[in-house]
Amino acid sequence: MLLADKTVIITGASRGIGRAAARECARQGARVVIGHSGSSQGTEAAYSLIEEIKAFGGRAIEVGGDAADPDTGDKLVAAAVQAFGSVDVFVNNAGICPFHSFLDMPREVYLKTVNTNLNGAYFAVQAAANQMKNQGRGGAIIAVSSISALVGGGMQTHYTPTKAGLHSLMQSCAIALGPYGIRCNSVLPGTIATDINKEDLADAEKLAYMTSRTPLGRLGEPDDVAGPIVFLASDMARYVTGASLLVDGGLFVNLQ
Ligand SMILES: NC(=O)C1=CN([C@@H]2O[C@H](COP(=O)(O)OP(=O)(O)OC[C@H]3O[C@@H](n4cnc5c(N)ncnc54)[C@H](O)[C@@H]3O)[C@@H](O)[C@H]2O)C=CC1
Ligand SMILES: C[C@H](O)[C@@H]1OC(=O)[C@H](O)[C@@H]1O
Repeated sequence: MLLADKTVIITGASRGIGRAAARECARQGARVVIGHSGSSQGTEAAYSLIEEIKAFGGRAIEVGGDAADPDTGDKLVAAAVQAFGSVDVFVNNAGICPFHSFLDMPREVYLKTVNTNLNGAYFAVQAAANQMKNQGRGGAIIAVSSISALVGGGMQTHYTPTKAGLHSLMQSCAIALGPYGIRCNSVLPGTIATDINKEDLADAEKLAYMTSRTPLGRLGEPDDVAGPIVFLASDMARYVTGASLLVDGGLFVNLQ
């Protein structure tokens, strides 16, 4: 098992990519902290994931908290230490993408997106890194960034900068935290069918277009991203830091 004896915190783990990653980390032997929004839906989904994980002999707890709140990272770390005694891996995954045009972008939509995807993440990464530093045995931090860190989206002018920001945060943290043996990397998913894009991809033409642009011939599924996250979390990636891994079925390189 790739993550035996490691404690992994994953934000936004009640559904989608975070849920798949949490399940796979537990399958690989990790004790998992399921971060979720704290809504009744999120709490219910987190408990159902705990049951799934328990069913195959894994261990998990849930912690509710708004990813935009700078205190949520501290809360997640404290819960992990109380339940499992350590934090070895932190996966920053929670995010939103309310598609909207640029010229009339409401300030509150812009600010909510940046606070949820990037500002809260900064402080959560800081909280996890301080715990790992104090433990004195290194660790791994992974940001779920996006192919959108590298390319734009006309309806995502508030979103793509947050994903570029996370990508850049991992690069800078790789330098800041390397001396403590803490590795920092990002995964850059392409188009993965989840709730975040359900409405957008309900447009049959858009769905067909995105699928046709993907060399592997299909959109991604949350489980497609879980493996790369586990790899970067594991000691198999012990000399990998400051890196980013596209998980996009070839979408990015498909110019023509
Ligand atoms: N689905 C896709 O095509 C891609 C997704 N991503 C990123 O992957 C991450 C996960 O998204 P998906 O699984 O696709 O979507 P999703 O909508 O299924 O999952 C998002 C998760 O974030 C949580 N979340 C949202 N706002 C929150 C808040 N304020 N506080 C706490 N939790 C909050 C949700 O509860 C949910 O668990 C996001 O950061 C997204 O930007 C990146 C590239 C592509
Ligand atoms: C939500 C979008 O479908 C998705 O999010 C990303 O980060 C990808 O670039 C896609 O645009």
